[in-house]
Amino acid sequence: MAPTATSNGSHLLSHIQDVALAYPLQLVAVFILFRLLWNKFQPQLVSIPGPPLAAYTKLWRLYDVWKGQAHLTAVALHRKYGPLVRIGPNHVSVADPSYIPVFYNIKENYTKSGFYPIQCVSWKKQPEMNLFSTRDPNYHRVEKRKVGAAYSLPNLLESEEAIDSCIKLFMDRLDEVAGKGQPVDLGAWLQYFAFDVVGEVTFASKLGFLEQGQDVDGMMKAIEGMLTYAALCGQVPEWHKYLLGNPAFTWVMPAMETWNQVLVFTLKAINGRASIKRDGELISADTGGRDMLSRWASVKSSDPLKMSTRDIIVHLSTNVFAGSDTTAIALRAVVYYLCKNPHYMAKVVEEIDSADKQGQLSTPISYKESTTLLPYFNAVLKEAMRIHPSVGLLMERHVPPEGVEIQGHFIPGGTIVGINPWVTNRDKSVFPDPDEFRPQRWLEVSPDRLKQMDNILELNFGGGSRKCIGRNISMIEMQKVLPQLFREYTVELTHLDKEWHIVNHWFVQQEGVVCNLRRRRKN
Ligand code: HEM
Repeated sequence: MAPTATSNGSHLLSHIQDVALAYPLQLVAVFILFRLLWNKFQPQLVSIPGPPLAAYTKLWRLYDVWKGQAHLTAVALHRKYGPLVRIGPNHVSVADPSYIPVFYNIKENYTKSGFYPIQCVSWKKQPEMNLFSTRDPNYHRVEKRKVGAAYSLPNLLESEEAIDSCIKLFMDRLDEVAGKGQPVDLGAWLQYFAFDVVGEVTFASKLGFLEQGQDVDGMMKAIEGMLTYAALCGQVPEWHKYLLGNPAFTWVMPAMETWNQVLVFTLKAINGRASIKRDGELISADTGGRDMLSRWASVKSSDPLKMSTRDIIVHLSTNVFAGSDTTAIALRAVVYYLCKNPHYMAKVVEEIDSADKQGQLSTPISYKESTTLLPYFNAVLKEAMRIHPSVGLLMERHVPPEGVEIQGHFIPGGTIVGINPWVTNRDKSVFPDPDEFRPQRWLEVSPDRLKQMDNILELNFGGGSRKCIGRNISMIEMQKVLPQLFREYTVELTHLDKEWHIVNHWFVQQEGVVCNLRRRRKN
């Protein structure tokens, strides 16, 4: 009798089982090999150039990020391979700035990748997405509508006096430490300043960084740990559920629950101004101030459906996480590049002194004075942010289902694409001699070219509807504190010949901005 299809099938199955039992390791090896080849030879991505290993496995990127210099790798790869580089089985890095408004648009059809949601806090044992971490465009729209107004320039300028109080304290503290005649870790002090400014605009209180002259409650260290985790696990986000995303992991190693250190710190700052009941409900808060806690508590008390306690806590904690490192990086870049180029420092000081002599500057310098009277300083600020953007990895987005044509290549829906500002800010066709720090490039171009340069530089803050909501906070504080610093102090690197140390774990942190400070004028 001829064998039936069913008996053939069961024979084959039992044969495979036999082989699997006899050669388990070989079978796994075949499976891995098949997977690697499948990754590499995806028909629509195979023709995109890139480092040979990267197309086979995500581990290439994980290793690159782990080394902490992925921003330099990205620049080098695009110089070698051109505007499109395949940096992972499903990842394409794009250098062409004309795709900035395509990927980062206001429709949000290029949604954020799995890199982002692993960067959220948990509240009442639930992961809670904030504006930065959510991938859901609808949730993002709803949440942004609740809080967006508090970050507008006019509303923030109502807190200018609060920022002035931070500048005053910053200068007083520098007087104390510089008065000892010792070198000052100005890089650290700039971060203390940035933290206290976030405290003022968020909670109407300084967070104690300048006062104590140190990392309060280990917050800077905790954020550094979070960023390192995000940078590494973000390359393989599917591992998150086995790592910090797994509740069992943080029971075994509570010290690893770093995300929640930010939440605890936020609750402490809120409790200085408001009361939170045992069940976590915000019951009373001073609602008269211009800071975000007051503004949002006031909305909540008039209409609890518009703003919940959860909303307030989640959005306030995002400020603590996202607001200080990013700004401190830009502040350090200005100080470092000016110290390394004393002739540019002299021009900045000359501009400030000349405005000062004409009685045009308040103490501290106001935002309006800085933005209208100090064009050379503003060119320096832009140039420092161009040459050293605060974020240094790809800002990843999923291509929508219909796919996209880039530089003659069709990239299918679902592929992860993105642009790294380190790459576009060094585009030779827009910024000649891109590796050189040359502030005057912002002053000697036509209005059209300047607009193009400004648009590219803005990618430092992301783009479209997911653009940095805290941009204005940073710009106000940077435009005020830096000219005030150079007005009051002669700033020089203690070791002029030494390079700073840079590590890119999502944010491109620097160490080694240690300076000698000499007072130029009395307080
Ligand atoms: C120089 C300073 C800063 C830089 C360079 C910077 C950079 C960025 C970038 C690049 C993004 C978009 C990330 C992406 O799409 O992948 C972003 C988003 C964000 N930033 Fe900033 N940031 C800065 C300061 C701040 C400050 C001071 C705050 C708050 C106090 C803040 C809060 C946020 C939030 C909440 C988002 C998410 C916005 C959304 O998706 O709607 N940032 N930032």
